[in-house]
This record gives sequence, structure tokens and C-alpha cells, in this order.
Amino acid sequence: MDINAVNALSYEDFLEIFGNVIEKCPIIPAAIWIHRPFTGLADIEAHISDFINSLPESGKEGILRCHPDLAGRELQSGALTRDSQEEQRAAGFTDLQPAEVSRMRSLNSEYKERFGFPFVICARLNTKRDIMRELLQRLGNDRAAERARAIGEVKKICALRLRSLVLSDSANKL
Ligand SMILES: NC(=O)NC1=NC(=O)NC1=O
Repeated sequence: MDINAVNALSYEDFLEIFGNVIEKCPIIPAAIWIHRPFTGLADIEAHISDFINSLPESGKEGILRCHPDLAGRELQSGALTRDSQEEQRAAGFTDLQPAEVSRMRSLNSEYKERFGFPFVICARLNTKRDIMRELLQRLGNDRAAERARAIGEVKKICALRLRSLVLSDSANKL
């Protein structure tokens, strides 16, 4: 789907397609729709980033809280969104050993205990080993630094989701 096709979408179709580029936060694409016509993928990303950056700390932490844990309850119960299921599978979280599952569960709860929001990382850009190492390392950050780091990861997840939505369609067109 090229950017002209994106710009021609009705609001409903735009939200249907782009509603989950930030996990379970349709308000963000709903808000940036007003900025069309977009000049390209980078323009959509920039408007999403500006919207997120404009939020107070509580809003940024709210976005983080909309993310499912990696290898968490939602994964175990099959309650993940399609995007998240695919990302967690790609990083190797769908076939963990029981010991790895409990390790992730205790690290995730230690992190949540410390920061008040879940550990978020772009799973597609990391292996499960990288992620466990990052989780341990980031536990040492202060809250403000960790909030900023996690929001940076949300933006990476969004960028990859946008690309797969827009480019995959054009790939079909080739
Ligand atoms: N807590 C998380 O980092 N969750 C996730 N990261 C991804 O890339 N997909 C997820 O579901």
C-alpha cells in the first residue's frame, strides 16, 4: 500500500489497518489521522512520536502498561494480539523451557515492582537471550531513564509494525 492509498483511506479504514501500531492504544493513530495527507511512512512515525512525546509522564507510563509481558500470562493463555504473538514468537518466547518461563515471570515482576510499568523491548530486534540480559541490565536504571528507554522501544515496535503493514502490501502488489 503506497502512501497515496494510506492518505485516501476513510478514518474507519485507517483505524482498522493502523489501530494497533502502538499496542492497544488506538487513540494514537486516531489522533494523528488529522495530519494527513502524510508525506510518507517517516511522516506517520514522526506524528506518532510527537504525540507520545507530548504526553505527561502518566500518559507515557499508560502506554507502557498497555503492553503484555514477554512470555507472560497473555502468551500462556493465547490472549496476545496477533502483532504481539508474532513478535514474541520471532524472539523465541513461544517455546521456552519451564525454567525460562519462571525466570521471565520473576524478572518481569521485579521490574514492574521497581518501576510501576512493565518491561518493554522491541522483541523483533532481539533474541530471548538479549532480552533477558537487557531486562537485568535495565533494572539498574532510574525511573525517568527507564521510562524514556521503554518509550524508545515502543517507537521501534511501532516502526516495524508500520513497515509490515505498508510494505508487505506493496510486496503483494509487485
Ligand atoms: N513487554 C514487551 O516488550 N512486549 C512486546 N514487545 C514486542 O515487541 N512485542 C510485545 O508484545
